[in-house]
Amino acid sequence: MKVTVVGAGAVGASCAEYIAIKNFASEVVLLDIKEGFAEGKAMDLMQTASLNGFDTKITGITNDYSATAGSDVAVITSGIPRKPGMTREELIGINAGIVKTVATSLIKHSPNVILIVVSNPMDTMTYLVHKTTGLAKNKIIGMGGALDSARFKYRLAEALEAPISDVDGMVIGGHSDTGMVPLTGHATRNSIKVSEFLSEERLSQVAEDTKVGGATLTKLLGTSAWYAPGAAVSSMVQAIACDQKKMFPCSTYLEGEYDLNDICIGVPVILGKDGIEKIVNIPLSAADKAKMQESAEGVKKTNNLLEF
Ligand SMILES: NC(=O)C1=CN([C@@H]2O[C@H](COP(=O)(O)OP(=O)(O)OC[C@H]3O[C@@H](n4cnc5c(N)ncnc54)[C@H](O)[C@@H]3O)[C@@H](O)[C@H]2O)C=CC1
Ligand SMILES: O=C([O-])CC(=O)C(=O)O
Repeated sequence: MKVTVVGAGAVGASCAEYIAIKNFASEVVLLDIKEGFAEGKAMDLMQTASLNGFDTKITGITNDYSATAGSDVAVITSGIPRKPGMTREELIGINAGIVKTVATSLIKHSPNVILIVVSNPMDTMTYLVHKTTGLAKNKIIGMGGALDSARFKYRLAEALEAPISDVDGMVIGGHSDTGMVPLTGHATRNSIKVSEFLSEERLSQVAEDTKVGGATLTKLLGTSAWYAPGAAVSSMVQAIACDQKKMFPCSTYLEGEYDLNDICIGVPVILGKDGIEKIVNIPLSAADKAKMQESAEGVKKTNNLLEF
């Protein structure tokens, strides 16, 4: 299994590190446009191999896509992150051009690649890749929901004063400060609905904290987060590499599912060797359905800013 990660910055390097530590890929190629940067990150990471006990070979390359040829999976993290006070949507002007060029170059050298889009605004960048590359829709996957769900579980565990391993929950919808739909009505502690333990008010606080998870970290860090994003991507790559048939909420192109059309937005999917192997339809409450429609309107507004 050969994996390419484009963008050797905070998220790209974290993603490469987690993939290596999980030890399921033979090769990870890190590519960046900044001269020598990916080579440096790759060398530094390789010098952790004997300490962290992995055999994955990590190489770095400056903007030469021939080194990525034959990749099974490629992750796009290239582009700029937001600064405190910004929305993800404000990144579209710079990131759209970068994502389009990077996706085209990756596919040219790896026509069978499965692409995972991370750069923000992620749902719109995933849609851009769908509209401009001709790659099959099961091979274009946006990462947002896996991260947002991990943050939801963190907030649920905090509210429940429970270990995170006791908690399950999922976030669907757009990967934005206002568009996420944490499924509080489905969340459980050891298969018991969390609403048995938490008041409605506490539960809606958990949902609000989850939605602004990225903004909260951006304010604290001065740039956006990387550990949990890198871990989320690595879990998705592993599900594909190991054909795990694992369920993650991912941004995918919808054609009628969830009553939505011509949009990439987060819904539960099954990830396996073919990428998105199935879109899972789950029953939503009327309130969650309405939130999903509103979230989709927000994503479409950003999509309308794209110039193809
Ligand atoms: N979908 C999600 O859940 C998340 C998305 N993000 C997004 O991921 C992106 C990356 O974030 P960070 O890693 O923190 O930023 P960063 O600035 O640390 O790294 C970005 C890297 O991309 C490189 N780059 C820029 N243009 C390039 C090009 N044309 N080809 C190759 N490399 C290029 C830069 O040189 C830089 O090293 C941002 O857009 C951020 O908003 C970040 C966290 C979570
Ligand atoms: O908040 C950001 O801009 C980066 C991101 O998407 C996240 O961490 O969820």
